[in-house]
Amino acid sequence: MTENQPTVTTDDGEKPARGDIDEDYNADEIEIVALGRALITAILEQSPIQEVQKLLDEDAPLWYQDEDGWSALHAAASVEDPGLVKILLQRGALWNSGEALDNAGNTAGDIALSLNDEESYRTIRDAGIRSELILQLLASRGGEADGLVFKEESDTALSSTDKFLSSHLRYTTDAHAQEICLLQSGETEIGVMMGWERGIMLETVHRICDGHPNAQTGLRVLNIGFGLGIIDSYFQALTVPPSTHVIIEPHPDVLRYMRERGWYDKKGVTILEGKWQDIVGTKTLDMAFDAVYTDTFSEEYEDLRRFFDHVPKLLASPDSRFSFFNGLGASNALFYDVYSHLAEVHLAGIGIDIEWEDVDVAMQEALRWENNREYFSMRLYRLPVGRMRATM
Ligand SMILES: C[S@@+](CC[C@H](N)C(=O)[O-])C[C@H]1O[C@@H](n2cnc3c(N)ncnc32)[C@H](O)[C@@H]1O
Repeated sequence: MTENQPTVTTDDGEKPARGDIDEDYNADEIEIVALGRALITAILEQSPIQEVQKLLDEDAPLWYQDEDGWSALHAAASVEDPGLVKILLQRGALWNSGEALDNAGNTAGDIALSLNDEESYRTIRDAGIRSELILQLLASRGGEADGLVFKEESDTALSSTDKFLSSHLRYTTDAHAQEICLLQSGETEIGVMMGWERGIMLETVHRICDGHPNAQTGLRVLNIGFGLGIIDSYFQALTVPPSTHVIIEPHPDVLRYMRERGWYDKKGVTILEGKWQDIVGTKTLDMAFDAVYTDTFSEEYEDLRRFFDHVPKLLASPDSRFSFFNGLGASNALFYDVYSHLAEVHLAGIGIDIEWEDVDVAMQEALRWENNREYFSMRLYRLPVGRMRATM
C-alpha cells in the first residue's frame, strides 16, 4: 500500500473486493468507490479532460479497480491517451504494486505496449524507473523504502539468503531429461536453476569471452553462484580453458555436488566457499578478471546494485566484460523493462556501459516449468554485457 492509497475497509475490516459496492460500506466508502468508478467510466468514454480533472480534484481514487481489475491508469492506456496517462501518474497513479495488475495480470504499461502506444508505454516505464531510483536512493541512505515490486515475503528461503543456505537442495532431472536444481519451499519445490537456461548461459559466455585479447592464453574468469554449473562448464569448454577460474558458492548442497563432480580437482579452478558479500572486496579475492558473471538466488535488486559497486575493481582492463543474470521482474514485460533500465542507469553511474542482446527463449517455453514457480515468462531474455567506459 502507498501513501496515495487511503485505507478503505468495510466495517468488519475487510478491504473492498474489486469493483464491489458492498452493503456493509459506510457512506464515505460508498462515495469513494462511486468516484473511482465514475473516473474510469469518464476515461473510457473519452469525456472532456475537464470532467476527468474535476473527478480527480474531488479525490477520485486512482487505486480503485473495477471488476476486471482495471484502474484509471489501465483505462487511460486502453484509450491510448499519453497526456492523460501522464496526468494520472503525476497525481500518484500506481505503476507497480499489486493494484497495478488487472485480473489478467496486466499492468497499464502492458496494455499500452499491446496497442503499440509507444508514448504511453514510455511515460509509464519512465515513471517507474524514476520512482524506483528514488526508492533505491532512500534505501541506500538507510530510509524505510521497501517499495520495490519484487519483494518476496520476508524470512523465506526465497527472500533471505541465510534461510536459503540452510534449506535442502535437490538435484534431479525433469520429464525432459534436463538436469534441474530444486529448493523445497513449503508445499512446493522451486527451481533454483533449470536446464532451459542453457541457451542463455552459452550466449553469455560467448558475449563476455569471445575476441578477448587474452583468449588465446586462457582468460581469468570469475563466476558467482554455481547452481548446476552450466555456465562454469561453458567457461571450461572454451577453445583455451580459463587460466584462472574462480567460483564463489556458499550452499553446502551445491558444494557437495561440485565435489562429487570433480570441480575441486579441475586445473585452474579455485572454489571460494561463502557468500559473495563475505568474499568480494576482501583480501580473499585479491585479483581482477577478464570476464565476470553473477547469478545468485534469493537476492533482490538492492543486492545486485551492491554487487555492481564492486565490479569496476573486478575488471582487469577495458577489454574485460561483465554480465549478470537479468531475471528480476521477468514475469511481466513492464517490470522487466523497468529493472533492466534501472541496472543500466546504476551501472552507467559507476562507469560501466551496458550493451543488450536479446536471446530468444520462447522455444524453450514448453520445457521450462513442471510444477515449479515460474520466475521467467518473457519470450526474450535481455542479456547485458558491461564494459568499463574508456576515459579520455
Ligand atoms: C541460479 S543458480 C546459478 C546457476 C548458474 N549460473 C549455472 O549456470 O548453473 C544460483 C546459485 O547462487 C548461489 N548463491 C546464492 N546466494 C549466493 C551468494 N550470496 N553468494 C554466492 N552465491 C550465492 C546458490 O547457492 C546457487 O548455487
